[in-house]
Amino acid sequence: MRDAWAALTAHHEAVKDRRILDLFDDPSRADAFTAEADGMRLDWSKTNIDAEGRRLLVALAEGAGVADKRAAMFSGAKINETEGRAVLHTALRDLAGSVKVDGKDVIPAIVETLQRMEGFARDVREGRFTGQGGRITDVVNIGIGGSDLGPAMATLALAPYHDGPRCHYVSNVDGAHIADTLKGLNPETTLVIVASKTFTTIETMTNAQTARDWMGTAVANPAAQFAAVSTAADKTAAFGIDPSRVFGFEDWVGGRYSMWGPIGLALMIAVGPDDFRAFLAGGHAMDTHFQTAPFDANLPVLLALVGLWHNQFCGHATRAVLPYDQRLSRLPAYLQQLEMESNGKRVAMDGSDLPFHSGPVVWGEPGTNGQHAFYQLIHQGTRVIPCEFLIARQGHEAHLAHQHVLLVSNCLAQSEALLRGRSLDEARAIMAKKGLSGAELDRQARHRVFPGNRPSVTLAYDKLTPFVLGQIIALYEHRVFVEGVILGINSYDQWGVELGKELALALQPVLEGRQGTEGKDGSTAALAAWFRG
Ligand SMILES: O=P(O)(O)OC[C@H]1O[C@H](O)[C@H](O)[C@@H](O)[C@@H]1O
Repeated sequence: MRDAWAALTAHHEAVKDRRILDLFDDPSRADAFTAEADGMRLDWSKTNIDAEGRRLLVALAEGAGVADKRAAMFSGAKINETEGRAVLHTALRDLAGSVKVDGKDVIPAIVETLQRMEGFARDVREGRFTGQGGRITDVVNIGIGGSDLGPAMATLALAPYHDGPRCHYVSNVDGAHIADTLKGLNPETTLVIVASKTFTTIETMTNAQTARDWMGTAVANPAAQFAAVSTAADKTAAFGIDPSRVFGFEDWVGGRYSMWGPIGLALMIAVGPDDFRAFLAGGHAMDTHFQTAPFDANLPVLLALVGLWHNQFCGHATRAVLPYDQRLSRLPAYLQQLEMESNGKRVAMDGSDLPFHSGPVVWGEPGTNGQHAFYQLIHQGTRVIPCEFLIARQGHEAHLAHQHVLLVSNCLAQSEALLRGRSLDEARAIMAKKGLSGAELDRQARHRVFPGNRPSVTLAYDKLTPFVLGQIIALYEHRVFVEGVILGINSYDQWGVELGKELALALQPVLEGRQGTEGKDGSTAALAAWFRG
């Protein structure tokens, strides 16, 4: 592993000044650096990775034991060592499989819960489960982090399949979020789902209480219009939610990996059980590909290796996720949790300091919107930002096919522009045509130079169906896994979120004036005093 790392560092040093465009002198470049899995295509040819780089990166993955760790994860071994837990979100979509944790096959319980969810979702969608004022018109999912971002992102992504009641997602403890959401809803026909793995998260429990109070002003039995999704059955009972509307899961499903199970209930009610199963099938297809394809044709492995190449070897600290798919507008936010909470660590699994940087900053917005906002910096700023484009061959709006052509041409044009750039000579020729000359021509031309040679990958698929969405999400999950294994970190804990939570709890009595600011730093004390007025 150390040898592979050193070899890659040397290789990067040797090729770093080369133009990526020159690699296309080889006419087989695009084919050789495109991989495919069940109709999903990953073009990673617009990177500065050549055949030797690919060989070394694959050797890095092999040396890091990715294959063994992958087998361990899928088999139910407790690879989340700091929490002593298995990592088995893949079991949620392996409905015909068999996976044991502590000697017990977990699949039968997964299938049973899925069927209960389906029964409930059908009852809501078909009007057998009603509110106290009639058929359910609106579902409000209260959850945060992994109990919000996945289903919220997917509900938007699958809008063309949404034929159930309206779905709303409330996450922020800022009262504005729940107030704005509930405004205009009828409590008599609203179902509230409290989604929390732990059922202790302060934002979720506070919003759940607010929703119950709101409902209590209009209906005799507010708890009857609540459902819960959690690993903590005792706490859902204490909140007063009938066990028939509680859908449980196990601690081996991490919050940010949980949308495939009960946390996906609101999504299932929105699109229906059949489309939810198609989503699971897409995820499972990617699992099978990940487990069986050779590393140099394995989408999650390749995406991870490209990520490591850019972050750890080229030193690019961020990566932009740019879906040319308006319905994936929440994908970057979803991936921020998936990737940054998983791989934003500073110590290795054994507690030693990491000798290199961990995961990159992930950010992005859908195209073409981003083009009119931050692409300026991507094209001409001084930092290089590797870009990840996502594009469907087909939209759902057949009557707007001409708009889809525009969308695709913009997506392809951006990666082309990043690759190719525009030289000073080309810029000078443009300025000369406009009639400029001398020093003014030079000055104006320099502003119009694009350095190019900026790397990107393109993930291309036929159409954003439930199956394809499942493939995309599972692809990114496994990418995180592979990067984490190679970095030697635990991708499945999140201790970094704890300190802020503890300090917020301690500050509450200070802000309420029940406690003084002793022991606080000067800035925090002054801000607390400002708040108290
Ligand atoms: O589902 P919950 O237990 O309410 O947790 C919600 C979220 O909060 C935590 O702080 C974690 O950082 C997230 O990983 C988690 O998804």
